[in-house]
Amino acid sequence: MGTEVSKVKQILRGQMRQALAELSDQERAWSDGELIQRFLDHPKLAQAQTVMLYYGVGHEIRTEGLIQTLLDQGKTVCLPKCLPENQMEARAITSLEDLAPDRYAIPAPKDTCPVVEREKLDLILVPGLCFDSRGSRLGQGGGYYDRYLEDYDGVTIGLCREDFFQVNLPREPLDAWVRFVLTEEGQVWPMGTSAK
Ligand SMILES: Nc1nc2c(c(=O)[nH]1)N(C=O)[C@@H](CNc1ccc(C(=O)N[C@@H](CCC(=O)O)C(=O)O)cc1)CN2
Ligand SMILES: Nc1ncnc2c1ncn2[C@@H]1O[C@H](COP(=O)(O)OP(=O)(O)OP(=O)(O)O)[C@@H](O)[C@H]1O
Repeated sequence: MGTEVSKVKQILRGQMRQALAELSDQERAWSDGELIQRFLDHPKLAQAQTVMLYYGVGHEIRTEGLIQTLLDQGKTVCLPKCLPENQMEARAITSLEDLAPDRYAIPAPKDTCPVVEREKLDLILVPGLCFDSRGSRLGQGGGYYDRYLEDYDGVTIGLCREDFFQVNLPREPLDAWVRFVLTEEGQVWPMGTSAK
């Protein structure tokens, strides 16, 4: 808090939000479709039975269709639920009707949905305003995912609109990495390697 890097991130966050807001509906719809298809085609998703997605709102990638598709495929689909002190947990849903707006107006699992331990999650789709070539991300500024992903051992994937992809985002020591970044054009991280 209050470090130079966190100030730079805050400014960058504002710029990214503004640029994302300026995208036309057509650009957004095209890019959402491509990104979701890349994710659906990803071999790590095929291997995963229990996945944590997020419910995209505002300038984020629309994930409602993706959530339904993975439910229809018989996967165990979890979404994040915010807890006090910027903590988060995963809860499994069986339909989009299991969701209700949380304190940020983001649809989140109702209290009747079962909590799924983090260690049971094969794959986490991580939200972010943008990602960089090393798999670093710029989130919404709550630090929820940084805390949640600390020491997480499974597969993490970020979807990033190509025009927002960064070479080197400013990083703080606690910032979480993702293993794979997918853009509309393909997988840009990890560059041609076969990271787990
Ligand atoms: N779709 C989605 N769900 C998600 C996340 C996400 O990024 N996307 N989260 C990922 O963490 C968690 C919610 N995190 C959030 C963190 C901050 C704000 C927020 O409104 N922030 C303030 C400014 C905060 C700041 O910059 O200091 C704002 O935007 O006005 C909203 C959600 C859990 N669910
Ligand atoms: N593991 C952690 N333990 C304690 N504090 C943390 C941890 N990770 C991040 N923080 C703190 O949380 C605050 C927000 O972090 P940051 O700006 O990286 O959020 P973000 O990754 O953009 O947000 P989000 O994950 O909610 O999308 C910072 O003050 C950071 O120091």
